[in-house]
Amino acid sequence: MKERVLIVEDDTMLLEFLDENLSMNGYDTKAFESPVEAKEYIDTHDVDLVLTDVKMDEMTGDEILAYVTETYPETGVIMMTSFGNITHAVRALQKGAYDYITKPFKAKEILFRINRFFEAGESFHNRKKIEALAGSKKRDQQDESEDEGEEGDSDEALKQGEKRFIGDDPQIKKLLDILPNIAQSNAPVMIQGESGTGKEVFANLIHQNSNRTDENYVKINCANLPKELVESTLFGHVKGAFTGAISDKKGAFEEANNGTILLDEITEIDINIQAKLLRVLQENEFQRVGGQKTIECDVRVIATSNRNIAETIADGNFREDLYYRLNVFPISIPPLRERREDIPLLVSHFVDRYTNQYGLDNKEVSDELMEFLKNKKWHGNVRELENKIHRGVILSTNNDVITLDHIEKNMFSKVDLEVSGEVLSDLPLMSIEDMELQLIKKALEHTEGNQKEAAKILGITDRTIRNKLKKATSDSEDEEE
Ligand SMILES: Nc1ncnc2c1ncn2[C@@H]1O[C@H](COP(=O)(O)OP(=O)(O)OP(=O)(O)O)[C@@H](O)[C@H]1O
Repeated sequence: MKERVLIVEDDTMLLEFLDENLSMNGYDTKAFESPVEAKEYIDTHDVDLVLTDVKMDEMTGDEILAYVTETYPETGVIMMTSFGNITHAVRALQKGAYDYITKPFKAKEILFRINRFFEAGESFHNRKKIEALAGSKKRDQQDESEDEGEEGDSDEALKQGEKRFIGDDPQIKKLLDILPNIAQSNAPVMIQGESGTGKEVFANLIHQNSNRTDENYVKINCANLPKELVESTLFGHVKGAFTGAISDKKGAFEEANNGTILLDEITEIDINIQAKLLRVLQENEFQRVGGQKTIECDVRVIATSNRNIAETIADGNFREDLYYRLNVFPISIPPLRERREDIPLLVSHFVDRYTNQYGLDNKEVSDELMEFLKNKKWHGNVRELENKIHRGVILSTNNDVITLDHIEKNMFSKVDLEVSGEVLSDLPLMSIEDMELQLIKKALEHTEGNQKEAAKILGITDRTIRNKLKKATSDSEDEEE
């Protein structure tokens, strides 16, 4: 029987995209624009997994999550959150969501999460059981701490994570030594390092240790922003500046006034907008999109990048003058494979964090697993290590020791593919050619067989369509022989 996935999303385009993609990948899907109708459907049909948007008018994704986890604990929930709302996403996990994904996302990313849910199968239900048990323990602890006027332990754990930068490596120690000086200055900071090395954690520490800590801290992920929205997101707009600008709106720089702004993946900002950014850094002023008035601001800028900046400048995609302006405190965070001696420290930190989060007794890591972790390539850096330990804690349900088996059985059931440094785990077993063919067929269905129209939709030539169809037919004939 096919696995049943219900999708709730009020953006019709995204809803259709998910519906088609998931059914193409073998899931039995049901798609709803209206969360209320989705809820009615859940009450009358069996559903294995709910994929829900967070922000909807009739009912929020959080309400759906609460309803499903209460009423149908066997059903999993994956939340689709908007960018920059990581705290909300973590809360959703604590409230029983199986996973979350940040928009915008690629088909392979959502498929990876859905496949992982179904592969985890029993482990997910075990985790639910742990959480039910932990819930009472946690509530007891929370009651105690509330009596003492403290915050609940899950919030505390969250903050702890953000307040510490684990590492004993000489390069990390050096960074931590200069952190107070950097934090106390008002100068811009540029943090470089591969994805998952902890750039955002370090940026958070700078803000938290600065004298702006009680002011706003606005985080913008420049890579996730649609190109046409970058300028107005950063600088705001006036009513009528463009279609959809129905009222005046403040941008991130105004929101962050007197505080700090984090520009994650700064090299992704369009070169034309970089000039405006340079002006803010030099003169502390800017204009809203479509506006005449000059607005003054006092904002500390922290930027991050996981690209090779010299190459980006040489390619003409990043302004050299902006780079020098930002690079007052150049910080470079080493990849995990260059500081392997920190792995045991990080492992123990994450085991503590997640056993605490689920209210479990502490666990150890087997020697074999530790050896494996110490020798892995870690293209995903600390983030990848953290995810593996998080899963290990959950999947070693009744054990005091997390073993390689706990992690391997559930995490590496299919091969990890390493493509130009990126690890693509558990991809659906479909080749790119098959994927293309499915898309072509879909487009042809849509255009009732008109190849020219289908080619237009796909942005390829009709000749390419014909070639691909011809190749597919001859391949399948070869197979039959
Ligand atoms: N030194 C560290 N100590 C504790 N946790 C860390 C450390 N470095 C990274 N992490 C954890 O690893 C994860 C990834 O870190 P972070 O988001 O800061 O990486 P990043 O370099 O900003 O990644 P990206 O470039 O993909 O945005 C987070 O969950 C963070 O808590």
